[in-house]
Amino acid sequence: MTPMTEAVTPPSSTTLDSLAPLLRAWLPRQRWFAGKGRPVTGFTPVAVTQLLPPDGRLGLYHILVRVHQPPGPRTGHCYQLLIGVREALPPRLAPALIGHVDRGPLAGHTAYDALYDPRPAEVLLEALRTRARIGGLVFERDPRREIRPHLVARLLAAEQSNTSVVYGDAFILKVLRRVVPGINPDLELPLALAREGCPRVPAPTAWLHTELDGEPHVLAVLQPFVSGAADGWELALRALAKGEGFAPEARALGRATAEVHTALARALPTVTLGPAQLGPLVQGMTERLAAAVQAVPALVPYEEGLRSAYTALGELVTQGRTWTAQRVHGDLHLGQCLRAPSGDWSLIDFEGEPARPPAERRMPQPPVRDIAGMLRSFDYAARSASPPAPRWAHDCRAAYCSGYAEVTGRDPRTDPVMLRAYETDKAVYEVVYEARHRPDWLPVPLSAVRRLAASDPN
Ligand SMILES: Nc1ncnc2c1ncn2[C@@H]1O[C@H](COP(=O)(O)OP(=O)(O)O)[C@@H](O)[C@H]1O
Ligand SMILES: O=P(O)(O)O[C@H]1O[C@H](CO)[C@@H](O[C@H]2O[C@H](CO)[C@@H](O)[C@H](O)[C@H]2O)[C@H](O)[C@H]1O
Repeated sequence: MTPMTEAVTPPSSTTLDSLAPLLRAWLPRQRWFAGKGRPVTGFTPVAVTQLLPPDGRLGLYHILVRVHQPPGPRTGHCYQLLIGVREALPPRLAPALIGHVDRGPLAGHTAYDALYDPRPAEVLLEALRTRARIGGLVFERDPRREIRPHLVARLLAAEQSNTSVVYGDAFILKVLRRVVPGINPDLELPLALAREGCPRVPAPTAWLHTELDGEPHVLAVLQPFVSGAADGWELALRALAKGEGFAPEARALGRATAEVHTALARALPTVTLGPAQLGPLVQGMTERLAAAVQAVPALVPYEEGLRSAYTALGELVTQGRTWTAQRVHGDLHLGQCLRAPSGDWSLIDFEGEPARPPAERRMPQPPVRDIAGMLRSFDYAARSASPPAPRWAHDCRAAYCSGYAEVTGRDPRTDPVMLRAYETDKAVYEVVYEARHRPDWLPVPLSAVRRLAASDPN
């Protein structure tokens, strides 16, 4: 492996300048790009680190860049890019093409998303393995965990909010795309769960971070790859296609969720939520609904019915009801659950909902929030089946809640008002998410919105 080389600090605006016109067109087309729908007006380099010098065959740059999109934040969101440059792009890398550079020091090269390319991806693993420091990039590894050298990289086909690379079916590296300051729950919570000995979450092996403006920023996390696993979403759709039930799996998922919640409550502080905290919680839900109605007019006829879920919760708060809050997953759905060939379930992706402010994602919350996420997911699967299978979702719901109660002694259905409020909040989030990212899917959460507005979870 070619050793890592020069780090370009302070940020090299020349490298970025030559790429800027290409990135302006390419970025908005990426699934992980959060600012869809608004034009990109400019870039500010935050850090440009050369990981491989362009030697004709291949050059590699790690780039942190602020992307300006008025009327977004003045400084723009910060994105992480791994940009490869080659004189000619081999056909196998065509899907990674960003464009042909016609100016600056990289003129004559083709720029592409380097995570599609095994060799640059292997450079990252090697840096983690050897705990390298390159410019401001800190490649950290848990010293108790080994990484074998020369594992072969492949990009994971399922492009989601971030980009993941699998190494020799042994590890998976999640490269975060939108980078935010502060402690990242996607590293924090799996580390806490590993300390608790919770087997339901793959323990982080290594991670990449940097410091910007005096604040830590997590850039990537490496964890063991659950080989041969199928995710809950695939399994649910498969069961639906065969006309089979999913209740035993739903029950196991309820147990797995409860085990994770129990371990998180042991590992990190829990708090009692009284009126001072619940008031803003209800207000947040109400405000998100108002913003969603503005963004997606199809919600207008249901606004009042949906709001009644939050009013009902507000009434319980006024009567003095309190809830225990703890750290939770924050964006739990079937796609975040992996079943190993052994039948054991793991939960992944503790980043929280990508659209929520980072500080909010790390706040203790009622655990029913995650449960609502999973119940929404059973409904998603059932509604996207042909024909839709509401009974299937109903059975999963019952089995999941029973599984959860077997471990914790608390059946989430005994807290119907909070559960409905969170299911409503999630369905509203999903409407906005689908409108933005997958408009064809919009009817799925909208069908739930119709039912939730009429106080009927099924
Ligand atoms: N430890 C793992 N073992 C096997 N596959 C995994 C693992 N972690 C993630 N994956 C796969 O990678 C996909 C994306 O991971 P995820 O953490 O959900 O990223 P994103 O934030 O981009 O959605 C998952 O849907 C799953 O298929
Ligand atoms: O996995 P991510 O963190 O990227 O989560 C986002 O994308 C999800 C879709 O991939 C989205 O989940 C919604 O669709 C799922 C089916 O594809 C369904 O199982 C979930 O219940 C539903 O919420 C998720 O909301 C979003 O944050």
